[in-house]
Amino acid sequence: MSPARNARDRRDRNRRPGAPRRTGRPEDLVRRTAFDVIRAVETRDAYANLLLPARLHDRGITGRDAALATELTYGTLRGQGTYDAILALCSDRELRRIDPPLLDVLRLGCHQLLATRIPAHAAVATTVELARAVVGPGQAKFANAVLRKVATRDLPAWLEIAAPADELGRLSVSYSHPRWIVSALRDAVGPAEVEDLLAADNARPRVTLVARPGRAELAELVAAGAEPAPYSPYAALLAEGDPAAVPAVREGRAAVQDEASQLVALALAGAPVEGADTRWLDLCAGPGGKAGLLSALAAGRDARLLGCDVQPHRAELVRRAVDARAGVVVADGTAPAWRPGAFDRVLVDAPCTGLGALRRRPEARWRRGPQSLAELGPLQRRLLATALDAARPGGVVAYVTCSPHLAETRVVADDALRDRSDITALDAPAALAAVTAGELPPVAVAGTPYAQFWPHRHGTDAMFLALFRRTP
Ligand SMILES: C[S@@+](CC[C@H](N)C(=O)[O-])C[C@H]1O[C@@H](n2cnc3c(N)ncnc32)[C@H](O)[C@@H]1O
Repeated sequence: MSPARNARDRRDRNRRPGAPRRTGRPEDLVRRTAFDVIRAVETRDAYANLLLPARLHDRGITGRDAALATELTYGTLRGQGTYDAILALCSDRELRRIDPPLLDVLRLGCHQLLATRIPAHAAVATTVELARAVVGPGQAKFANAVLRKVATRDLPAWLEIAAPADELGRLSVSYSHPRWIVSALRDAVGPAEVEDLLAADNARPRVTLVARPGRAELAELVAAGAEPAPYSPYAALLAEGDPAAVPAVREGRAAVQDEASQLVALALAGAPVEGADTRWLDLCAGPGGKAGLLSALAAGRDARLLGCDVQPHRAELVRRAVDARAGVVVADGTAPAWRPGAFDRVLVDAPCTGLGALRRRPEARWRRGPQSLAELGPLQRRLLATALDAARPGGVVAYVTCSPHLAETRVVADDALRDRSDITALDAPAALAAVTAGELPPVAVAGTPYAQFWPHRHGTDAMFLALFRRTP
């Protein structure tokens, strides 16, 4: 054994387990940072999109190194299902018998080998080094053996071997989505488009900004390097860079907000109501994306938005997002303090599985199982019922989810229509067309009055919208 290796192994033995190795090579810190975030996502239920920027900042990682850390973190989390199927073929140990931190290191190695331009020898060497640092020299040998096998084929060749023959299994492994999600998405979008949808879920979305009306101009965002987005008159797309570098975003006059999220709020605000139109409610407002837009629109029309959220810290985020005239309360939306019929427009953006935002939250697909639908269903129905009660006769209610799953979209809306005689459904695609700047690709849910956005069709999150009017 070389003296250098001897000395390194001695250091390894003396080092506190888990402490970052300080080799002085920036790429080691980049990989270590990606690994730390991936571990935190798994062990602490952390959100990668919140934790990663904080770690990059703390560790002084910027520029190309920050871009690499982001690619490695998001790519590994996103590709986990594919990489596990490949690792299972390359390891003589069952995956469930591999130390979880080591398994994360191997996934990170797989991503570098199969989905980046990092040369194979560098990907293996740096990943083995990472394994040595986080799980010790013994395990590093195992990592080396596994990754050398992974390096013998490229991704398409591995998929030929690793993907099961049945269609659901093939899609699940090839596009790294759990089977139950593939099945649900296929039910919602149909077999002809499901593969495009799964591919779109794996593409990194551009950052979409909203210029809050009356507080910022679209032109300001364009001047800061964004380009106008195709559908929402208030949206601009940022090619790259930190949104916080845009002055209007820093000042809270603009914000990051998906375009479909903007459009469903605009459709609610644009639906015609007769008579008074001054009291608006956002029943599930945190963290305040739609409330920020609605309150700005309300202020321009002499109306006032009340934002409500059951979680105090999320209500606080709403407070920071809304116009000064808006009110914010911490309250359980299923047991409201306001009198029935108190509002002219009501939004219920219900808690849901979030299957419509897999592009932005790569880890979300591994976090929930199909049982979460059973937990969320009753809450979604109660919140929609409160929202409908809160609207006055003639008032409008939008039921929105960031999910296309039929059980939390169409079925919830259909149940409300079946159970109540005091509501009618409005034509949601027509309401969207009325507030859209450009030509919107089809959003209609066949045979229903509802609308569904899709990442592969619209380049947005998969947001669902049902619009109702209270009848006397
Ligand atoms: C999908 S998020 C809303 C997103 C928000 N409309 C936006 O655009 O930023 C759902 C929100 O509902 C809140 N929530 C969950 N149960 C609730 C309840 N019983 N009453 C009120 N809010 C609730 C959650 O805390 C969460 O902030």
